[in-house]
Amino acid sequence: MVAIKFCGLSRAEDVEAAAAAGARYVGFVFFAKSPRCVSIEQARDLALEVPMGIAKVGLVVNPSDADLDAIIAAVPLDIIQLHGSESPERVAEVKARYGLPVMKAVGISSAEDLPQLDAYAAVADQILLDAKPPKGADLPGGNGLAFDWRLIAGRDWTVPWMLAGGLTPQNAAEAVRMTGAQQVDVSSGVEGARGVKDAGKIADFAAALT
Ligand SMILES: O=C(O)c1ccccc1NCC(=O)[C@H](O)[C@H](O)COP(=O)(O)O
Repeated sequence: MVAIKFCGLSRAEDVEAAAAAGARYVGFVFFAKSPRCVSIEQARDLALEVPMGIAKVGLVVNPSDADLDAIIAAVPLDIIQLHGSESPERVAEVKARYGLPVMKAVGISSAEDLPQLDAYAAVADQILLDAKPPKGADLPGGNGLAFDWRLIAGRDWTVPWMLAGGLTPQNAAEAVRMTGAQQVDVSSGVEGARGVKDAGKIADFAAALT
């Protein structure tokens, strides 16, 4: 069974839809430029709605310790997702400082992007393989773009990994078939409008993988 992370949830009904669809993870985005950005207070309220057994992931981009201190103190997170240009050293530092598992997102657009995955796998608890954002994009993730899945066909890493980028109810099964991913992450592909999740698409996405 493929584990699904629904990312960028911002309303209680999104959490409910993700849980009903069998989510293994839900993600809350703390990045001001994102249409999915939630405040610390919103995230705390949403996190309290998440049923047991679903991991609550806090997504941050090049956060300072002060940013993380404020989030971790208020929101009962299970995993920190680093989605910026954090170095492997910074990943290790965040993991040690907070004692929480860290998932490091890495942008992929060509074979040259693959070697760094090993360096991150050596320090992170999980790695997330996402499409590299186009030059000048406002967001480092959540752009609804896929990378060439053939780049990672048959590959594996020393820690659990998650496939992300441009997944939809229509292409998710094919993506899993081509890459062998056991875990997937989706945001734009289950939205009715930019930044607004659609319960029907969330259900369709999960159904496509069962
Ligand atoms: O989703 C965002 O708005 C976002 C903002 C800043 C950094 C990362 C962001 N999303 C990262 C995710 O985990 C997405 O789920 C992943 O990039 C896949 O997104 P999509 O292609 O839209 O499914």
